Amino acid sequence: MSASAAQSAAPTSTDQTSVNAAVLATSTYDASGRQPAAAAASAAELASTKITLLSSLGHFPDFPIPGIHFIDILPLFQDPAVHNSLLRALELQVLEFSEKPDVVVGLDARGFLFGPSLALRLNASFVPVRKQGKMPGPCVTASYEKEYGTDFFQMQEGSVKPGQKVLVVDDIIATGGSAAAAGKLVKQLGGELMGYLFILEIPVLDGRSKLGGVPTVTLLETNE
Ligand SMILES: O=P(O)(O)OC[C@H]1O[C@H](OP(=O)(O)OP(=O)(O)O)[C@H](O)[C@@H]1O
Ligand SMILES: Nc1ncnc2[nH]cnc12
Repeated sequence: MSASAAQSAAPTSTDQTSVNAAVLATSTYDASGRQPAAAAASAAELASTKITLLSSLGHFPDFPIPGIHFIDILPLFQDPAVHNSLLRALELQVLEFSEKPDVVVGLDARGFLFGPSLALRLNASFVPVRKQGKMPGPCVTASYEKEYGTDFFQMQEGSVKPGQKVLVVDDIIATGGSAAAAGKLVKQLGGELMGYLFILEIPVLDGRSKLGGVPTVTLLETNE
């Protein structure tokens, strides 16, 4: 299934497990159309990885301001085995897009925790989007609103070349404001925004609606 198809079907975590099974098995269905054991085993491994990842997340009510239920992804990086599973699972999720990225763009700051490692696995460049005032030289700037405040993002001019296929990655899509601003900057630099990839989605906040129909894939979801 292409990422755009996956998006229009608005898959749940469980649906995405089947999507991944389908992706893994695309070229390996047998004559009767049954899924071979190896692909089924990979799908089962991915499903079990998702359970491990979900159970590793931290939950903090009323942080950073009252009324926000903050989900902490930092524990995913404390155990090397969990960290490795996360990167493997993200690499598999990239197969849902119909093309391979030339550039992985990661968002300040939590997109920097896994964006470069994922880019290396994909043999793609890594380029940061940073909060305003952190990078030298000419930059393009976009303002945005997120779940708990307003901010400004920047990218260095020339960091993405016109026509390069760009995958924007971040830890969490909540309201979608941060991701939408990053996509706007990529397009301003002439990049072809091929998709968004997130570790975690909070579907109740409907962040996808801000992403203009760009193919969007998330590994995990929670409505807490
Ligand atoms: O979908 P949204 O409502 O825009 O929220 C999601 C963004 O909020 C968090 O970043 P934050 O700005 O808190 O920065 P940090 O990574 O530096 O903590 C998170 O890492 C996403 O980038
Ligand atoms: N609820 C949340 N938890 C963690 N990071 C976030 N970024 C935006 N909303 C968030």
